[in-house]
Amino acid sequence: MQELLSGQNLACERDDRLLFSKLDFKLHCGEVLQIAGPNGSGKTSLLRILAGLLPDFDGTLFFQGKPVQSDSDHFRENLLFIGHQPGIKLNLTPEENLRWYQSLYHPADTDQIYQALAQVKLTGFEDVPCYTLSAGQHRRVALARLFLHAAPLWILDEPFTAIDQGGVKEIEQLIADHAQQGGSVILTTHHNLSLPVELNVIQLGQSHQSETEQA
Ligand SMILES: Nc1ncnc2c1ncn2[C@@H]1O[C@H](COP(=O)(O)OP(=O)(O)OP(=O)(O)O)[C@@H](O)[C@H]1O
Repeated sequence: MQELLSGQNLACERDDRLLFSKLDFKLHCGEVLQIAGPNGSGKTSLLRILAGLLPDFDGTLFFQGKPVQSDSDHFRENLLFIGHQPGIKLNLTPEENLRWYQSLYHPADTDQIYQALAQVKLTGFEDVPCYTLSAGQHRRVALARLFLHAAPLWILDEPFTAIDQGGVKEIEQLIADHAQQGGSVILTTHHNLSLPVELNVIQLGQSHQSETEQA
């Protein structure tokens, strides 16, 4: 399988504390990679580095074999990042939030947005302000982006936060489907993943060194 994203000799220090160092990994098309570790071990920091959102690190990232900086626009177009916070505007409706998001990549399409909201079980909530929705529904609005931008690389920080059991199973299936169709997923979660595809793990928080292993 083709290599999608890799990191060489990655290291990150925050507040004079070394979170990880000498971190090497390779992510191929069709693979799922979990960043695991206790609270404060650097999972979100690493995800933000991988998504190009945290520039303060050492080491090199490669996308499709080329340094990410050599074509950062191409990298961003091929990436879908959903952060720890849902990243939605509470004064806007789910439809308006997704219309703004979709128009970053191509003209917004109301039918597609309604279908995406139906996929995350938000039919009937399309046009109410997001401040009237629950925490789990906020997360679902964020996750609806997965249906609106066909990026091969998904980077998801705690995608199951506030999601009910049925929703967790559906998101796991979505992740597995994406991998089986040749996409790749990097995620953090404190939830025990149950995926019908191979899961690789980077374990952080072990004497400042990190390793990739197979779950
Ligand atoms: N914006 C920031 N500025 C300075 N230090 C930060 C910032 N965000 C996080 N840190 C520090 O970096 C360390 C790692 O934080 P990070 O959020 O990456 O951990 P995590 O493994 O994702 O934790 P959790 O499981 O609690 O979400 C923490 O000690 C934290 O204090």
